[in-house]
Amino acid sequence: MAEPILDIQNLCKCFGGLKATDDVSVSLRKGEIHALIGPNGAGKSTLIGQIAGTIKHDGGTIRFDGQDVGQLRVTQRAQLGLGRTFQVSSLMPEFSALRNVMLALQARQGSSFRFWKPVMKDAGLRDEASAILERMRLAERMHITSAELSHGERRQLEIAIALALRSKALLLDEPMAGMGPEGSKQLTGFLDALREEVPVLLVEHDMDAVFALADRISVLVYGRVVASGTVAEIRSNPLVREAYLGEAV
Ligand SMILES: Nc1ncnc2c1ncn2[C@@H]1O[C@H](COP(=O)(O)OP(=O)(O)OP(=O)(O)O)[C@@H](O)[C@H]1O
Repeated sequence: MAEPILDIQNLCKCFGGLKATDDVSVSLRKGEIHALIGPNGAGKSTLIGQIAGTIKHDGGTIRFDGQDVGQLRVTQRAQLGLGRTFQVSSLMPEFSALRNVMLALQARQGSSFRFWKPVMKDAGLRDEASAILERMRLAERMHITSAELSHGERRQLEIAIALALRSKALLLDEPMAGMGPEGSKQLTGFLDALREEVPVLLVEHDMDAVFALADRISVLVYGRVVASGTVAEIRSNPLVREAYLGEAV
């Protein structure tokens, strides 16, 4: 089996006396969606934060694309291709969808030598950004500011930006949050189609989405991975049903 693109071993994080991440080992392989589920406060966002680099881990290792990235800053990890979208959107609200994606493309290419060229006048960037937006079904909305996009469209735009940055893996923290059933279904379709290009570590409470998308699921409870397996294995695990899934199965 190929080496995972992301390999977390024995990760630990305490907040005072609270073990928010307790000896967690998880991996993400190319071409897969690995879902992290668990009750509120289980440590899912804390784990994602440590992988992205916004939260410093106390122990363990974080390897990405064959490299130990545990001591690298957020931006350095992002430059290596570790993409993240946030529970709270990080888009530039006053800029159009097109400009947001063009800025991401420019950032990827390194902006220093093109600093004096206005981004919107760069035809090459514009064509590439348009193609990405078309893929994310946002072509007709590309001139709308991201503040005016619907909630679901903003999520699509965040993924478009991750594609523009050529992310090699994506950390998605509750992408379905705040979406209606139609929006969730649509985003599920987008992520499904993307998995071969960008593997995803997905934190999500929407079990329909998780069961539809996940190649593997890991269940966190009180900072520990209590079970890991395929959708069928997790659905039929009595411990998981009792601890978390309840009526969802
Ligand atoms: N900065 C912090 N300082 C102290 N405690 C924190 C901090 N961040 C998180 N925690 C605690 O760590 C635990 C894990 O929180 P975390 O937000 O990672 O859980 P979660 O599984 O993502 O929850 P949810 O599903 O509600 O988003 C919780 O008990 C939380 O209160």
